[in-house]
Formats: sequence, structure tokens, C-alpha cells
Amino acid sequence: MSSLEEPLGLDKLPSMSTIDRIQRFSSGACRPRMDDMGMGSCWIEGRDCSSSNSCSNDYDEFTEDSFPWRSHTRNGSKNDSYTRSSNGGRNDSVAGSLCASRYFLDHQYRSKCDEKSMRTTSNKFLRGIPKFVKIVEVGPRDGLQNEKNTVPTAIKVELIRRLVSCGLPVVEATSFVSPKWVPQLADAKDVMEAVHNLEDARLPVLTPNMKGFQAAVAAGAKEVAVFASASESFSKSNINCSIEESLARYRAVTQAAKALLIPVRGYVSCAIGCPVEGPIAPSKVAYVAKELYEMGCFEISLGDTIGVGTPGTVVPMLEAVMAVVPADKLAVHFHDTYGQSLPNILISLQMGISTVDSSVAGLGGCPYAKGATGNVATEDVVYMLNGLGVKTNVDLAKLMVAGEFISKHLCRPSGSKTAIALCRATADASKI
Ligand SMILES: CC(C)(COP(=O)([O-])OP(=O)([O-])OC[C@H]1O[C@@H](n2cnc3c(N)ncnc32)[C@H](O)[C@@H]1OP(=O)([O-])[O-])[C@@H](O)C(=O)NCCC(=O)NCCSC(=O)C[C@@](C)(O)CC(=O)[O-]
Repeated sequence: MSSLEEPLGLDKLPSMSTIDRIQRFSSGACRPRMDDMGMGSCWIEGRDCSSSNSCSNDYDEFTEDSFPWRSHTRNGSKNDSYTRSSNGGRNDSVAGSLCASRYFLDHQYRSKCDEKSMRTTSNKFLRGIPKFVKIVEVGPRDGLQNEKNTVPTAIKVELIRRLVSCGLPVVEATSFVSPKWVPQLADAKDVMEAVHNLEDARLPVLTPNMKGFQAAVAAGAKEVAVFASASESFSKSNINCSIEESLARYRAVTQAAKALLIPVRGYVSCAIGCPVEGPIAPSKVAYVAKELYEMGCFEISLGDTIGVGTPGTVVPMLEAVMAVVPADKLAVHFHDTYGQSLPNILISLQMGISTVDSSVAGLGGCPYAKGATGNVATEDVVYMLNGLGVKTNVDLAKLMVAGEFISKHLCRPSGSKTAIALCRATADASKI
């Protein structure tokens, strides 16, 4: 089975051309035209829409039909019902125009399982998974902050524009931190001034103190994020103060933000492990998360900063935090150092989390967490969510072009397995 087919996890697919596969598995019937993207890439053309989110019909169809394990009653012919049940509501490509295409109807799955047992299995494993996941793209900030060579401001701005045009609802743009500590983001003011009027996405920025908050607001930021740690040692190395001192600073920031009606997101880093202290107790994570939530952060992102977590450690951490902060106010933020991000995200979704941080092309790493690699790649997250039939509104083809844009600039291959596999597949197809 090829990697393109894996997310289905159901039955063998009928043979199909690579392009058919990408049309079926990539996000959105609304696909950018090759020439619109100016990248000369091998993207397939799909239905032409002005934006990735503009196909409201797709969404309607998706929410009604794509979660057969949630349906109580079914209309339509048995055959139709079976097809939809078997495809697991993969994505809006399938649920949208392709669903009605001759190709799709000609190739219904011939599973040995009957519909009832299929639905029972889906119920067992996919029950808790939300219908919609909000992806918070952190590539321009978390992704770039660790880059040694200065990325020109114009490239950062173009990356943000491209990410917004993919349909991502939140793109973390930069950090208003000390340029002595994070030289790569010394141009935060210029970046923010260039993008603050972009519509269609929220563009939060990191602010470690009042100085950063004031500079962010002056540059046009409409949303900010504060970042505390569950590890005392990491707090000292990252922001040069204790956990309690950082919380005191953030109380000042959240109060000032409240007065200006600016939403504040809170991060808890080292939510699983710390590069100095090793494993971090879930109770410590819960304590910091609760403090941030109670001071007014609208959402708390739980960061596995060094990527050591597995579902075995993520579950107790989430259980502890969910006892003090509602699940719908939580996000997960996984670095992929040990290749555990996707299983960790899946288990988080099953526990009711519906906001996931990720970074295009898997860029990233914290300058104060040596050895930690990038965040989970946004392309890989979108691909998995498409496979689960979870809506994101993100156009995977456009996202891959944005990933290619920044990877080319950094002179390195994308850190996204999905991007590499789909690109190889389209290249192979073009030779046929
Ligand atoms: C917090 C500080 C500023 C304390 O830094 P400090 O040196 O203790 O602060 P200070 O108050 O003594 O000031 C020192 C100098 O920095 C200036 N300064 C002070 N504040 C600012 C500011 N906001 N913007 C610009 N300049 C600032 C200040 O004006 C002064 O300048 P000088 O007089 O020497 O010329 C510093 O430690 C810092 O900037 N740290 C940020 C480190 C960072 O960005 N790390 C990466 C974040 S990633 C992360 O935390 C994890 C996360 C969120 O991604 C989640 C996950 O992955 O798990």
C-alpha cells in the first residue's frame, strides 16, 4: 500500500492514477491553479474558487454526511450509504464534487465487512474526534526563530501571506522578544506592520513582557501570546525569570490587553519534559495552565517543547490539565523530535482537544531547547485530519506550495513527509 493510501485504513483502494489520488485525498475541491501560485510546481488543477473556504456547499455536504459513525438515521440508497460509510468521510474532495463523479461512483469499495461492523469499528476508535479542528500555524514564529541565517523580512512577510491564503485561521506571525535573545525575529515590528491588515486570519505575536506587548500593539498586533513554562529551569533559560515571576509579568500583560480588548493566548512549555529537569509532573503543567487561564488567556497551548511525549505521557498530562481548564480552551503543540507528534495529536483529539499547533514544512525548534527539532508539519496534520474526515478549511495543495517556498529559501528539503510524498507522486505522474 502506498503512503498516499494509508490514511484510509479501511480497505484496498481501486487502482487509480496518482493525480486522481491526490484529488481525492488532498484538502478541498477548491484547489489553486498552478499559474496562480507562481511556483511552477506540479499541482493538479481542480475546481476554481476564489478562496479555499468559499465552497459552502462542500462544507454543508461534509458536515451532514462525512461522519457516518455519528449518524442516527440514513437516507438514500443502501449503496450510497455504504460508499460513504466505507470512505470514512475522508475529506471535502471526496464529499464534494468528486463524490458525484463517474469515477468515484464506479469505484465503490468492496469491503468484506458489512456496514454495521464497519460503523461499530469507527465508533470504537473515532468517537471522540471533533468534526472541525482549528490549526494554529506557528511556522513564521516558532518555525523561523531558531534559524541561524537571517531570513529577510520580505520572505517572512510573503510566507505569512501564503499561509493565510491557504485558509489557515491563525498564523502566529513573529515575537516581540529581545533581539539579543532571538536575533532572527529582530524585525518583528517590520513584519507586523507589513501584515497586520491581512484579512481572513488572526495573526498573534509572542510577547514576553509589557515592553514586548506595547511594541506589538504599536506595530498593529490585534492578538498576542504569553509563554510560561512548567519547568523552573526552562523558564530561567528561556525568559530569564522564575515561573512565578513570569506569571506576574503575564498578569500585567493580560490586564493591559483586556483594557484594549486584545485576546491573549497562553503557552505552557515543557508540558511533558524539560531539557534540564527531565520528565515534568502533569500537576505542574496543570498549575501553570490554570494560572494562565484564570488571568484571562482565552486559550492555553500545551507545548511538548522537546518532543519527548508519547500517547503514554500525553494522556495523563491532558487529564491533569483538563481537570482545571476546559478542553475547548486547550490546544496541543507538539515538536516532532521523536516522531511522536501525529499519534500524540490523535490521542489529544480523542480526548476532546480541537486546536492543534503546527508549522509548515515542519520548521522549527526552540533556541533554548538544544536538540529539539521542528514542530509537527502542518501538511502532515492536514493530511491526517483529511484522512479522518475532520474539517480544517486548509487547502493542502496551497499549503505545500507555501512549504516549498520557505524550504527553497532555507535551502533544505521540507520536513513534511506528506509534502515529500505528494510531490514525488505528482512528479512521477508527470512522467507518465
Ligand atoms: C524575556 C526577555 C526579554 C528577558 O530578557 P532579560 O535580559 O532578562 O530582560 P531585561 O528586562 O533585563 O532586558 C534586557 C534587554 O532586553 C530588552 N528587552 C526586554 N524585553 C524586550 C522585548 N520584549 N523586546 C525587545 N527588547 C526587550 C531591554 O530593553 C534590555 O535592552 P538593553 O537595555 O540591554 O539594550 C528575554 O529573555 C527574551 O526575550 N526571551 C525570549 C526567548 C524566546 O523567545 N524564546 C523562544 C520562545 S519559544 C517557547 O518559549 C516555547 C513555545 C512558546 O514555542 C512553546 C513550545 O514550543 O513548547
